[in-house]
Amino acid sequence: MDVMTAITTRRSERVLTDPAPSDEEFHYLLRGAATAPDHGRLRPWRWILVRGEARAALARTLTPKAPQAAGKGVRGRQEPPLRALLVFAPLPRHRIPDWEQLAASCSMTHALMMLLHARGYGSIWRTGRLCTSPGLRGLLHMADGERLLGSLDIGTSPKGPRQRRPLPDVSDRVSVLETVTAAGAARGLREAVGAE
Ligand SMILES: Cc1cc2nc3c(=O)[nH]c(=O)nc-3n(C[C@H](O)[C@H](O)[C@H](O)COP(=O)(O)O)c2cc1C
Repeated sequence: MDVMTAITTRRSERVLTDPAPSDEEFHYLLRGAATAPDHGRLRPWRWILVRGEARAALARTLTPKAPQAAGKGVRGRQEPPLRALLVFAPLPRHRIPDWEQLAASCSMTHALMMLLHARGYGSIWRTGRLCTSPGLRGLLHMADGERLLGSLDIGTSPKGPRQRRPLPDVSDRVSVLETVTAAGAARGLREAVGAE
């Protein structure tokens, strides 16, 4: 599969069943994903893998009052076999600003989704209440300064990958800087310094 095909056939899969990658396979794929652009090679993130019964503990923490059916999570949804929780752990007061560390973490996550897709697994990045629940911070023993960016839910789409609609035209999101003449550049400089 060429890279364009791989990228354009990946979908966020909302129904996920077994199989999901084993811990070993997840580690293997993460080694690949960790090669995503990362200014300073800081790897300011960590993953917490949640499977089996531990998924119920997660769901209970998120919705303590809701009755929980076996294998069901929030709003009675079927739990995916693997929930990989993404913890952003930026290095504080580092020369690489926080936003660049966040950008590196998101790049790594997209690379991981692509690698999962290439192996036939489906995934979806879920956020919402996961990211704001104080109870979950406690359950996961998150340190001050760490931030939960959500869950990458992983498994297999029972009907295969969902079809993608034709790709929208995004050319209006691109502009070209016109050639700057020497006179124009000088005028811009005068305006920038407030000269007459
Ligand atoms: C940071 C982030 C958070 C997301 N959170 C959710 C979510 O909470 N619930 C959800 O259904 N989808 C979530 N998604 C998935 C998007 O809804 C999905 O990528 C979008 O609808 C495009 O669909 P596609 O990935 O199949 O192209 C999230 C995606 C990203 C990047």
